Amino acid sequence: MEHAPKAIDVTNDVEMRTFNFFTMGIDGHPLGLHLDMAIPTILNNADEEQQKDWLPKAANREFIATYAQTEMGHGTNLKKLETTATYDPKTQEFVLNSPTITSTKWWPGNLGKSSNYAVVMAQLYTQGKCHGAHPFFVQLRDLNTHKPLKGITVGDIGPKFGMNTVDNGFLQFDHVRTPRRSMFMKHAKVLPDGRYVPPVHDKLNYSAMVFIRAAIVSGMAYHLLVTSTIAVRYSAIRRQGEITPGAGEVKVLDYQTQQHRIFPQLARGLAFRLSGQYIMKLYTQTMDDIRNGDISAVPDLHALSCGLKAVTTHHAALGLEQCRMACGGHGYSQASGFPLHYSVAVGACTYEGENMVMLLQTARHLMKIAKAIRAGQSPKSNKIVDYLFHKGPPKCLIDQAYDTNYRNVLESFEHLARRQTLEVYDKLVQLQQQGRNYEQAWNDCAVELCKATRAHVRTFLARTFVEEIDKISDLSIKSVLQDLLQLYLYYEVTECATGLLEDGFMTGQQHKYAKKKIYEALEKIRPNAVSIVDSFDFQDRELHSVLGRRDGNVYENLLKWAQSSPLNKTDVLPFHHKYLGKMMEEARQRSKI
Ligand SMILES: CCCCCCCCCC/C=C\C/C=C/C(=O)SCCNC(=O)CCNC(=O)[C@H](O)C(C)(C)COP(=O)(O)OP(=O)(O)OC[C@H]1O[C@@H](n2cnc3c(N)ncnc32)[C@H](O)[C@@H]1OP(=O)(O)O
Ligand SMILES: Cc1cc2nc3c(=O)[nH]c(=O)nc-3n(C[C@H](O)[C@H](O)[C@H](O)COP(=O)(O)OP(=O)(O)OC[C@H]3O[C@@H](n4cnc5c(N)ncnc54)[C@H](O)[C@@H]3O)c2cc1C
Repeated sequence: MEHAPKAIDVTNDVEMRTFNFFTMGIDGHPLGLHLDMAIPTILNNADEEQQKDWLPKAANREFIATYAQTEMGHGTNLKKLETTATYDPKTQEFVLNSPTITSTKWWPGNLGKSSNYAVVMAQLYTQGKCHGAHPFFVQLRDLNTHKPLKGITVGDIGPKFGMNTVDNGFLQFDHVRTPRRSMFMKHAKVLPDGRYVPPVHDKLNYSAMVFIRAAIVSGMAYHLLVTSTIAVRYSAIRRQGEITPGAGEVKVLDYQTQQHRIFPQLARGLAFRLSGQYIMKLYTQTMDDIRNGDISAVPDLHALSCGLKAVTTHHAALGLEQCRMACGGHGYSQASGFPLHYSVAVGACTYEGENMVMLLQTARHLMKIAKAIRAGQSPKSNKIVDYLFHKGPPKCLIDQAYDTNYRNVLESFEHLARRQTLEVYDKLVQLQQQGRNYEQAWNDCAVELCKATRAHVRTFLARTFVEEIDKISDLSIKSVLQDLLQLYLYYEVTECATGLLEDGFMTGQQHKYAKKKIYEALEKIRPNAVSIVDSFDFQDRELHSVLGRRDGNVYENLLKWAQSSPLNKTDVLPFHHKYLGKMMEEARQRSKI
């Protein structure tokens, strides 16, 4: 090819690759899973020899690989995946098989038509024993003809809620043989004679999922900032109705309700961006530690990535919908870009770990901490959870005259997370003392466990936002961002007010104070709103939106967009006379009778 693309940067510059991933093909592209699940799997799960063989080819795009884990019958419960990989010591090969219809791999992105390789998660059997789900690097299609290899049935799963430029696919194996060394062998191994060597931590095989969960946090920030940009810009040109009778129609952005709908999404987008940077640094550091034999940070990374992924995807889905609704009828048009952004972002509530399941994973971590607290143990030096061990003020102080660096607001979030965590732990213990087994007690506390995770993640997001804004030295930028921070914090206070009022920690008067601070922040943000979103410097092609155009020429371009529709290629559609025209003619004839 004349301008062959240079090899992908597969170093751990994950921050840039993540952002590229989420911006390159907003609704997905043929290399999406190759870039951000297959390559991280090779980086973190292939041994040196395998990396030498596979990584340069992957970086050079000599093949396209996807990540085939989910099956028609199982996505969440990996222990029950049915695809098998049975080791044959005679030939030193694994035999991959899909024993049931429900074992059909189902959903993997780019599997249907683009990929010729896949990371396949299969239950590993050797010497008659199952060792659980392990990843294998398997060729699916001939590199020249692109035809499926013998024993492989593969195709696209058909149209979906969105992301229909991604060929999510299905895959079945009929006793397909693959060399022993197609098993990723950095952590677990199967020796030529079939002996199984276990990994130092049995979840290291899951690192690619952890990467995407961490990346999704920035992905959600991206979606919220993009859609807030569209909504702010459109609201700044759309005039509808008067505030002062006779003074002329106002920009809808001048309505307080419009500001209350859009600006919190802007603030959350920033908060998620800052936490997204934190979690990606933690991921990179943890992967480096693992390479040096230190797995101590694995549980913290898992717990934080699960919680952040669940909370940010849920809030992004809600926030994108608010931005859409704030743009009236034109917000409902494909021309707005909202259907595209929403259908992609909301998928992240499901993929990479369904949100309820992710919240409960973080809750497992919190319950261990609650147990240590109840046992009187002292905190580990871990800023993410240390606050749970602290006492905190008995009453809310958010309306005190001076709240340096929002310490009183942060302590309110900490209070709620601490109370929720310890109360649900105590309930777990109580139910077991009443005779329920742990698993039943866990299920009977699951809703409250999820609330504990949300409160913990809210505390993390808020603290990170405060700390990062505090580091800014440019006072003019800092002042604008502090308005968004004020809005974010007091908006979150009102969002969790039930929990703060429930035990009398916060008073009704303080809740009113929080609302006052929200309205104050809305007023301060309004004059800077367009400049704030312009500063993100999104290109019009990224926004995919006539409403969000930087030049603000919405109406002319809306008409142009409509006129470009294939439906408008002719004034009278070919089928008109055959159906509607004929129907009306016959009706007129009948009415003459
Ligand atoms: C983003 C918007 C922009 C988009 C633009 C582009 C759009 C395209 C985007 C597409 C991107 C990606 C495509 C999607 C890919 C996928 O969906 S891949 C498949 C994802 N599937 C999952 O996430 C499965 C979810 N299930 C699980 O992860 C596990 O089953 C679960 C964690 C729920 C349970 O694990 P089990 O093995 O059953 O273990 P369990 O008994 O619960 O826990 C045991 C123990 O292990 C610890 N644990 C579990 N997982 C991990 C981990 N990953 N790392 C570290 N530790 C882990 C767990 O905490 C327990 O520890 P404990 O000490 O016993 O508590
Ligand atoms: C757009 C998109 C892209 C995807 N890309 C890929 C990919 O590239 N590779 C891949 O392998 N997979 C991919 N997936 C699959 C995705 O990972 C799974 O859909 C996801 O893990 C959920 O599994 P499931 O669909 O089987 O739902 P299930 O696990 O059947 O869960 C269904 C519902 O049951 C509830 N539930 C399930 N388990 C529990 C529990 N333990 N506790 C409480 N509630 C529970 C939840 O409400 C859940 O929504 C993709 C999915 C989508 C939508």
